[in-house]
Formats: sequence, C-alpha cells, structure tokens
Amino acid sequence: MTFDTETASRDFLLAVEGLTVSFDGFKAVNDLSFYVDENEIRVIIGPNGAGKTTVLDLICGRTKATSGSIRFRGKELTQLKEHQIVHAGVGRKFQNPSIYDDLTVFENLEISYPRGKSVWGALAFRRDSEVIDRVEQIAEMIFLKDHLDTEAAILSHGQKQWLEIGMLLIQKPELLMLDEPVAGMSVAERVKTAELLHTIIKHHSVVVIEHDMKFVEDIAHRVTVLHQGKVLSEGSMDHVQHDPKVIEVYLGH
Ligand SMILES: Nc1ncnc2c1ncn2[C@@H]1O[C@H](COP(=O)(O)OP(=O)(O)OP(=O)(O)O)[C@@H](O)[C@H]1O
Repeated sequence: MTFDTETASRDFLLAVEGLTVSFDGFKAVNDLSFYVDENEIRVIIGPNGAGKTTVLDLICGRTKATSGSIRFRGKELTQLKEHQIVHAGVGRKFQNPSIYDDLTVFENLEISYPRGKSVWGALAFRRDSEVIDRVEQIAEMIFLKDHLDTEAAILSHGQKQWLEIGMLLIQKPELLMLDEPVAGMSVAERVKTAELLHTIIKHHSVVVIEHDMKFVEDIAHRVTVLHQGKVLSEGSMDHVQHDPKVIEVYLGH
C-alpha cells in the first residue's frame, strides 16, 4: 500500500495538503502536505527561511494561503478568521511571550479562562471555584503552583514561557502550536519543558518548531524537515537524523 492510499483512508487531527503561499511570486511554502495525529508531538525542523514559521502562520490564519487545504478534525481552516480558528481548537504561542507583566501568575491564567462568547457571559464572570480549581491545576502543570501571587514581570524567562503555555492550555485547545519554546532557556528549564510537553499530549496534540536537536530528540514522536517550503524528510528522529538529504542541507552544518 502506498503512503497516499494509507493517508487518504485515515482521519487525522490535522491534515495539511498541497499548501502553498506566495509572497510576490516567491513560494515560502510550496505544495506542502503533512498529517498530525491525536496525542502526537510533531516537531518541524529545517534551516533558516525554510518556511517553518510561515506554516504555523497559515494554520492559525495569520497568513492566508494562496492554495491548498488545512483540515482540522475534518473542518477546512483556510477560509476562517484567526479567532474562528482559535474557537475551532487551535492555540498558538509565538516566540515572544505575550503575558501581562503587571499581573500575577494567577491573574494571567484567570483572564485567559474562556468565559463564553456573549457580553452577558463576560459580565457575569466571577472568580468562582471552577475557575480557581482550573487555574491551580494549570499552575501545577506549568511548575508555577508556588508562584500564583508572583507578578509575572519578575518570573525567569523560562517561567514566562511556561506561563504563556498555561494561558493557552486553560482554553483547552485540541492542538497547540509552539514556536521555539525553549529558546533562551537554561538546561534545567529545557528538561522541565520536555516533561511539560509529555504531560500536555495526554489531552492535546502539539506541533513545535525547534532548532535544539537534544530537545527535539527528547520530545518528538515524528519530525518533519522543511526545506524551501517543502518536506525534505519525515519520520522518527532516528530516521531524519540519518537521512543524507537532511545532513546535507541542515544537520551537517
Ligand atoms: N510576509 C512575508 N512577506 C514576504 N516574505 C516572507 C513573509 N513571511 C516570510 N517570508 C519569507 O518566507 C521565507 C520563509 O520564512 P519563515 O520565517 O517561515 O522561515 P523559518 O523556517 O521560520 O525560518 P527561521 O528558522 O529563520 O525562523 C523567508 O525567505 C522569509 O523571508
């Protein structure tokens, strides 16, 4: 059986097919296809300019595709607006944390708690036990249970990154997309972040862009190597690490 026949007959959480985006004639993503399963950690690697960030921008609706399809739980995302994609269950963390420095860890998590869409729902929102329980549960997962009253401004760089992941998790996205989550972290923080991702995928799927190969090895179920907007290689870390094409354009440097 060919890969195509196999993929066509399966239900993936995320199915990206023939995705292309052209910026003034330059195809940053070029006829790209890849598939992500439930409870999978997929890592996207590749040289600078390969199109990794652009792929996440396309999935979360920040950039509009020139052609191709992105199906999430069978729902086409390419025509949706960013907030509709968030509502469909896709959360995205950018490289720079967008937390509120002057609020505490508790408050940052609390304001991210989904309150329903109506204005009335927002007005009726109060700090009830359901919210407190959920905030505490997430804080424990992101190693900040003892820092609930700490102002976000004084957290370490790594703790800020975890807080932002927590702010996404509290919204219960089915798919979480992270752009270089361990950049600038200490070795100890990287180890804890790998632990966090292994906890997260019990209930979510994760797509991560990463350059730190040790970290990739620790977390990846499968790795997709991008080069010039296309898949150069895909499979286990072991498979892509030994693929001569990958060594030539990326890992050998
Ligand atoms: N809005 C845009 N307009 C024009 N060109 C763009 C735009 N966004 C990205 N590009 C180009 O598309 C290519 C892919 O960029 P992208 O940021 O996706 O690469 P990357 O793999 O994430 O690289 P890095 O590892 O350096 O972050 C680059 O050549 C970039 O200059």
